[in-house]
Amino acid sequence: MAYLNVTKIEEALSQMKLRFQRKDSTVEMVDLEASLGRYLAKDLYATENLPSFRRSMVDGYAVLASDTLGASEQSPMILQVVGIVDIGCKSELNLTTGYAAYVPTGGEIPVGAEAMVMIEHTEALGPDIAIYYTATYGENIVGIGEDVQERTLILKKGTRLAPQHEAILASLGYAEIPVVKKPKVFILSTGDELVDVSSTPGYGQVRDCNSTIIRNIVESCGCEVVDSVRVIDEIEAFQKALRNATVSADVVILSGGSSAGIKDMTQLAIDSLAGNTDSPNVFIHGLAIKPGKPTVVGQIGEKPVIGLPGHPAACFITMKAFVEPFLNDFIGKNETEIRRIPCISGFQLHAAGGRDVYQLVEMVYEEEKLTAHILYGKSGMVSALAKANAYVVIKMNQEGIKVGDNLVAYLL
Ligand SMILES: Nc1nc2c(c(=O)[nH]1)N[C@H]1C(S)=C(S)[C@@H](COP(=O)(O)OP(=O)(O)OC[C@H]3O[C@@H](n4cnc5c(N)ncnc54)[C@H](O)[C@@H]3O)O[C@H]1N2
Ligand code: MOO
Repeated sequence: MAYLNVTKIEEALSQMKLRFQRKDSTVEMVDLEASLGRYLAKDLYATENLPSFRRSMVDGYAVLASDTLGASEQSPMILQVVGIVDIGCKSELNLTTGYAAYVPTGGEIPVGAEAMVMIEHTEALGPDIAIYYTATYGENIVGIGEDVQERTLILKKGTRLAPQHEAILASLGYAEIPVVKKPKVFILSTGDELVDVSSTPGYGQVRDCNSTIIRNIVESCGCEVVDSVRVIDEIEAFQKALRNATVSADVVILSGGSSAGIKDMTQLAIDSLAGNTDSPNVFIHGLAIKPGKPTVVGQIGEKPVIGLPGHPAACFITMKAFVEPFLNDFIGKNETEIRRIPCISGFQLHAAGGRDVYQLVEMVYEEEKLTAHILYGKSGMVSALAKANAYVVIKMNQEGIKVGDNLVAYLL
């Protein structure tokens, strides 16, 4: 059988990267409010200094630092108040030795002032102010461009915009953001036995749960599901659905029919459609991962078509191990997210000859360390998935893992 000739996951991903590259036309402008979760299509630079004026961090008095030298609770310095700075207005004051000016938090520091003394370290004495604190040069003042310097890089292309990124964009006036257009994904679930989630299955039938798995992971990668359709195991229906999917989407993801059974026709259907070259559309049938071995990978026209195994846990793992990294590359993700964390093995497991094992685990914080507990379950079962919060990988060239080994867990 062709698919016994398995391809390593790293090799499969690099083949995908070479074949499927998105073009620059995949950029669109969206309002700042709509940009959360989207990927930046360009490096963004500061168009101005932040702050644009010398700004006070506290409510208090602007002073010359040298005028407060030696001031304390026991021995205040007396300065004359020359005026008040209004928030949101330019300060017209010019501070010289012996004088202080009231400045609210966020107000402009008068020319000549060197530090801000908080109001609770002062006492009003008619036109004067008693200062009970020795201030240092620059204390409680943010200088021009001290936060963000004009023309510096603020966010890199490929950053997935999260709440913590949006403040700098808003502060710099980025009301519209150039983001990568969401790749369109078409989901095709194959199998005569599949029924809708809302249906009661007849004898031998099962509810289609893979479409839900695929949709959720696709959307969590910042892509858009354009349609999700179920197809019966019949070649004409399969071809028609596949043709339609490749017209309306950038990426097609199928589940089921990847293996070698009489009705497993994913490879046949993909290869039967007109391709770009004389070589078959399917360029990989079989990934060196467990579960997920029967995975089919092909190209119809310019479009990637990925056929995942029907067993739900295998479908899930293949989405995480193969499709998610592919979609991240396809969208141009700049990897900064920390999804890997060290943990201790709470189980023993042998490696699988010639395949990397992707093992679902439940990580628990025990005795001040994270321990990964194995979740047993055959790949057609969904119960292990429901308990899992991570997976670990046992590479094919490893011997296996023992209780107490240091592992790296990939968070789900
Ligand atoms: N002779 C062999 N048989 C199988 C092999 C093999 O190497 N030789 N590999 C096994 C492995 S491993 C897997 S994984 C499956 C892959 O099967 P297919 O991709 O061909 O999928 P189906 O046969 O269509 O379905 C398998 C199983 O999964 C259920 N299923 C399918 N789609 C869904 C869905 N959308 N939601 C829920 N459940 C689904 C289906 O009812 C079957 O029970 O092949 C093994 N066989
Ligand atoms: O590889 Mo199957 O994908 O083990 O369940």
